[in-house]
Amino acid sequence: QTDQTSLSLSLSLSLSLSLSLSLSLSLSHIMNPDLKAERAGASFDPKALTPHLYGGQARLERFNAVRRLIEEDPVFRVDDYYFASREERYTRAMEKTSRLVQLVKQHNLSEEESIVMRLCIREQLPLGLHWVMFIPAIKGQGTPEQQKKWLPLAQSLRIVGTYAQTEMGHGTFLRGLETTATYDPATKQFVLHMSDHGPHAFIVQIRDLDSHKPLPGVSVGDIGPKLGYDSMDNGFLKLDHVRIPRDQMLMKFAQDPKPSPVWIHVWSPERPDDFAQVSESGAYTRPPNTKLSYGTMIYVRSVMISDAARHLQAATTIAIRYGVVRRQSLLEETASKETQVLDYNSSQQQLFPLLGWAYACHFAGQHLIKMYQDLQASLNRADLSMLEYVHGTTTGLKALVTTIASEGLETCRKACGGHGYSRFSGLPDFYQDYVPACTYEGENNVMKLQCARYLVKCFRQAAKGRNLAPEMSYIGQATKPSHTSKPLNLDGPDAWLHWKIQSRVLEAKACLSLAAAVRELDRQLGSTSKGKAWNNAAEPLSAAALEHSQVVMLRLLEGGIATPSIADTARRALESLRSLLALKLIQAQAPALQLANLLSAMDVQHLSTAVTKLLAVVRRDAVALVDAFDLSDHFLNSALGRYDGQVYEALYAAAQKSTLNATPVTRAVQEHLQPLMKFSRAMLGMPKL
Ligand SMILES: CCC/C=C/C(=O)SCCNC(=O)CCNC(=O)[C@H](O)C(C)(C)COP(=O)([O-])OP(=O)([O-])OC[C@H]1O[C@@H](n2cnc3c(N)ncnc32)[C@H](O)[C@@H]1OP(=O)([O-])[O-]
Ligand SMILES: Cc1cc2nc3c(=O)[nH]c(=O)nc-3n(C[C@H](O)[C@H](O)[C@H](O)COP(=O)(O)OP(=O)(O)OC[C@H]3O[C@@H](n4cnc5c(N)ncnc54)[C@H](O)[C@@H]3O)c2cc1C
Repeated sequence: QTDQTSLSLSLSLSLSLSLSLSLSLSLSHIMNPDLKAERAGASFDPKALTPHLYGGQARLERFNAVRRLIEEDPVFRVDDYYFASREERYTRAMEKTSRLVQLVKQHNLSEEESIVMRLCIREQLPLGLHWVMFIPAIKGQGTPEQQKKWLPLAQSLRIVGTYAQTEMGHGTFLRGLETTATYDPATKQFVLHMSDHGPHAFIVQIRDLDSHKPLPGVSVGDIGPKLGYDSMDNGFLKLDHVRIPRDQMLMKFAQDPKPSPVWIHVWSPERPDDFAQVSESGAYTRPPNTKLSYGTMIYVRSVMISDAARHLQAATTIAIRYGVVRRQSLLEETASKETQVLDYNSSQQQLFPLLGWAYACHFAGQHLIKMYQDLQASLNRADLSMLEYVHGTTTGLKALVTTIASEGLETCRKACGGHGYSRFSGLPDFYQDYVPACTYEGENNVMKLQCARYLVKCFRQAAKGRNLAPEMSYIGQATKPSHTSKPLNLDGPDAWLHWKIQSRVLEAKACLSLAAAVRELDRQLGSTSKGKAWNNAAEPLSAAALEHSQVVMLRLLEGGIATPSIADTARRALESLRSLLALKLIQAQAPALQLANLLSAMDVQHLSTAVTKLLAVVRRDAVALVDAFDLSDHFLNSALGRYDGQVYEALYAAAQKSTLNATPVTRAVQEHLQPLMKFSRAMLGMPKL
């Protein structure tokens, strides 16, 4: 972030504005009768599931208390959101950031509570990168001394930072980065302008602490308008022989195999708190794994799974609530009322699997954050054994869930028909701000191939009879000949409802894909170079990565549902949702599974019957399942997704705020259309109406 303007408190501005037309404020206090009936007819009480999703009753209450601080504070109002220019959005976002920090201090909130606060704000904050990448980079990549120096400065906002890695010419190919850091032993400084040692992280001051103006040699600015992210000043940065002290290279993982007295710090497993790097005399020491400097990206990819969950939760909440309020057409000519659009099979087929993904991403997100913490702990013990597994898993999941979430947001928008196209539905803005997740932190095609690289390695190890990590051991099946397989021959549709059957088939399909990808890769390797072979086999390799990632996600969903603290009624509803998601994934692969003799024609018929039954089961609880996410009207900022279902009133009230409605006749009409019409009438005569 270029952080172009200095922080300012515009409390007077915010207090003087009227709040009366916020989409989040109740317009009528009357619950839409259809929505009311859905809630009365659900098989479980969402209020019993919500605490489980928030980590228990005490944490939910804390979350709500923090949420109230945001939603009751006028600075965070959302009524101006859809009408603001880019500059106004950016300025308001900075105002919100500043107020957020004040509130954290005023209420003495913990780090976790301040993260919750950021989650409650319906805006991308310009300082987001400071919290999500700059601070984690110092924590993950800095030596203890560097952390001691920089973390307090960053955490207290005496300095704000960003993560400037991508260049105009290189984003994916990190080894191709052209910015260089040359160490000058005479001055004990790095000159940022060549280094042949691969990517490394440096802390570079780019602005003056007082004036906030760029320092000599630094050119910095905003990159201009984007598809979304209006509130963010994503920036460009040019460094022309900028000098920084030697200890501003983040050097936690550089290891000196032969410690020498001139090194300031020497890292070794026996002395894990000491680190070596570029010595004062300029000698360079390689880290034990050159990819350790990519750790911040692993961290962000892990947290992105929870971000996908929140976006899918928001989108499905809007589309499902609207789907029961909106009535359109007659399913049967004799019907007394038009059909609720959520009763159309096509709506259910699209929306309910997305609801399943919203839950899957929720549970997977919690798991991945824990996985990253375990990785950090093992790296701190100089144990690199988890790195490959975590990289392989996070790249695949990042590619899978960001694709599902961004496509899902668009599906939800379309499921809301014409009103979904209105920004007041909330969906266009969620989409615009979410979709770059398919690109940042590793473009998804590239991430799938990284995951495939790991899978092929696992496959080759399994083929040699070596043991794999328990989570990967199912891949052993992929190395066995498939012509011996027998179809499932299930005895009826209900047999499809068992998790064991679902996971067995999903794993079998992922193994089929991986085996096919390896066959194609080996065929290519027989006739061309390694690089070209991987390139030519990209499609089956990517498919294998996605199917493996689906297996991982479904397992994590099942693991989340199986937690004892969930009430039985809610668990049953979630199990049906998981079954529906798993069966829809299997159904999409049914021809390949039949061809491989894993499913019989009757198995496929039973599968279809089971899906139809499950759609009806999930339909009953669809509203309760989205209510359980407990997303506030303030956060959704959606005329269609309101808790009370008063969608038409909200749409109408919001439209009144359009600047084009400020006068009965717009300036554009007065200045351009009226003279044109006047001229036509003068030439052709006044029409008789
Ligand atoms: C809020 C968000 C805002 C946005 C912020 C941003 O976008 S910030 C910008 C975000 N930018 C991006 O996300 C950029 C995306 N690009 C990248 O992450 C990397 O450059 C790359 C992974 C695409 C290739 O890297 P490369 O050409 O250097 O490597 P290679 O392909 O030659 O593989 C060599 C070996 O290394 C392994 N390995 C690779 N990475 C890791 C890792 N992290 N850990 C462990 N291992 C890793 C790999 O598996 C392979 O192992 P094998 O098979 O030899 O045993
Ligand atoms: C909103 C947003 C915020 C961002 N924030 C930051 C930030 O804070 N800090 C930062 O450093 N960066 C940031 N980025 C940059 C982002 O990380 C890169 O855009 C991303 O890593 C992709 O790199 P690229 O743009 O060079 O795409 P390219 O690599 O040029 O990709 C173009 C196409 O080539 C394909 N391709 C490239 N290499 C391969 C390959 N090896 N195999 C197969 N296909 C390939 C890709 O699939 C893609 O289709 C941000 C990007 C966005 C959109």
